[in-house]
Amino acid sequence: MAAMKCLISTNISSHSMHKIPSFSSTSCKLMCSGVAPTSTTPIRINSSLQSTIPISPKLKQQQLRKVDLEYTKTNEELREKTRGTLQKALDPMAAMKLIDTLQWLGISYHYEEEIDFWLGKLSQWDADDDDLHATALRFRLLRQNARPVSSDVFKKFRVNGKFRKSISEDKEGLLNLYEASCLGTNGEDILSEAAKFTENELKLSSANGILPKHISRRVGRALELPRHMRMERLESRLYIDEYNIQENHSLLLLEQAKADYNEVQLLYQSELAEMSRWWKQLGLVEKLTFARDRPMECFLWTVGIFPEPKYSSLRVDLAKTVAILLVIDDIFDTYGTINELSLFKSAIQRWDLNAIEQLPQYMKICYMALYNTTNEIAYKVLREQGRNILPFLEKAWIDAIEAFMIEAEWFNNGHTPRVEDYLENGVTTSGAYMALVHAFFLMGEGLTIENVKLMAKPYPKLFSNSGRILRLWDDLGTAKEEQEKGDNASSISLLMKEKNMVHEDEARAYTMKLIHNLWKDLNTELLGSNILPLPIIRACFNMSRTSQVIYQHQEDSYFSSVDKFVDLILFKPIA
Ligand SMILES: CC(C)=CCC/C(C)=C/COP(=O)(O)OP(=O)(O)O
Repeated sequence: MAAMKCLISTNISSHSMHKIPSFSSTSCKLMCSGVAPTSTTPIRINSSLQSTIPISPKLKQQQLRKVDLEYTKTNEELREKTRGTLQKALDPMAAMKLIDTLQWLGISYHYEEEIDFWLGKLSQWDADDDDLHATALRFRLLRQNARPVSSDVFKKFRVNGKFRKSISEDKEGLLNLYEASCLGTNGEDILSEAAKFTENELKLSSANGILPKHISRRVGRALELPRHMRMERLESRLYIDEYNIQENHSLLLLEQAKADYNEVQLLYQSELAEMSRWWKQLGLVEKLTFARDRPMECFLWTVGIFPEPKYSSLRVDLAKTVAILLVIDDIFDTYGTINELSLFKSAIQRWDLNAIEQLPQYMKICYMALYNTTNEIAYKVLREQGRNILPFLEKAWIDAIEAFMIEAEWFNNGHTPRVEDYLENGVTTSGAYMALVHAFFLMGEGLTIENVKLMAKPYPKLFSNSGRILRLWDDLGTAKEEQEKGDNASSISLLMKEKNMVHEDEARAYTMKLIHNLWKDLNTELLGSNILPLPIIRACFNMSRTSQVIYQHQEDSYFSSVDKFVDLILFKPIA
């Protein structure tokens, strides 16, 4: 959130220039040289989020095509085998286990039809009365795919209103009940109770060393953070390694998952190269030297929100908007004077190039970059879908800039907002609405007259809930850095003031509770929302998951932890 403007004077030369910490930039040599990294070309990146990457597109294409061909042949064969298994007359439990494994391994997107078929069957099927594992797995698979399923299915495991102690003997079942309980909605008390019960029992079993070897790591990770809240792509990366050492793993699935991971990673690399080329050509940060230069971080966001290969061009377009958002955030947080910011806001509200005349030079450049990029995205959608989305994109940006201005005025006037007001506004300044509105149209799936109307203020609850999670994680993750750069306004410091908390830890714990409750709200929307298409609903969940990954870092600094994920997801192939 806005680092602040109390220091701001009214002319550019006296700007308090803050050099925002950036990622060291020793890597990307391969991409810079125009050679596409392949799975046999290990890349060491130390930290490359800052650099822009000029590459030779033609050479890159040739390299990719060659690797693609080799992969595609073997991969397609592997997929066919798995498809065959899914289509065979499996019993429901075997099918559920296979689907679950495919999802963990990050390859379920190849089998959407088959999985859909099974979900339909599972809706009609009842697990045995005493089969906790099957009941919980069925519940989770159905619920996470927005299929109706009642939490009453767990009533059979209770006596006198409490979960039977004896069910904790089934450790796999217990773990599955724990994971299922994380999909609970508001008012589903049985799931809140299940969460407490299973958490206690799993902790006890873990402490007493009585967990079977094959699940003890999974239990540890689940207790750290349930799977429902974890970023898909990163989980797949970690799970493939774990699956590798599991007894009875399927070599077929393992090989397929590895090949698929590496294949998709190559695709990401080519997208990142495209995004970085665009960023360099735009030249925004060369002119605005105070602004963040982190194309890779922007791209990591979009991989988190849209991991599937089919969203390739969406990832690139969305990363562009996030990159521009970061620059505008820096103008508002660290560089612009309050008068300039106000001029900028008015010019954006007009959404007219003639409006830039009265702006200082650095703002003119930023304005035109935003204007042109937005128009290009709108033009692309008009060309491909025949839909004019420019009014929606304009409005989303105007909302964002107005919210930045509100923040700037609060801090310029020494006003301390209420936490609720800060959060409400902070969702907009986080870029959540802006990103989701762009994504909704760029995906172009399941659009109707009714849901298109929702792409303006007040934005859907699903958007604001995931935006709140993003804002809270952002504040948890960057509060320290921002305080160091003179920004004492984040939900953490505001909470401490408003709730008379003495220690920052109290505010952090409180924030974690808020995030937990917001997840319940999100889950509630998953059930209630049939007006929004499932892909955008999934994107909202993924945005919340990605925020956790990007902003949660303990002993590492924010930068080194993001660097680590970039390395794993974008550069390091699985051997
Ligand atoms: C996919 C999306 C929407 C990504 C946007 C990421 C984001 C919150 C950028 C602002 O970072 P920051 O930590 O500098 O923000 P602030 O200054 O607002 O705290």
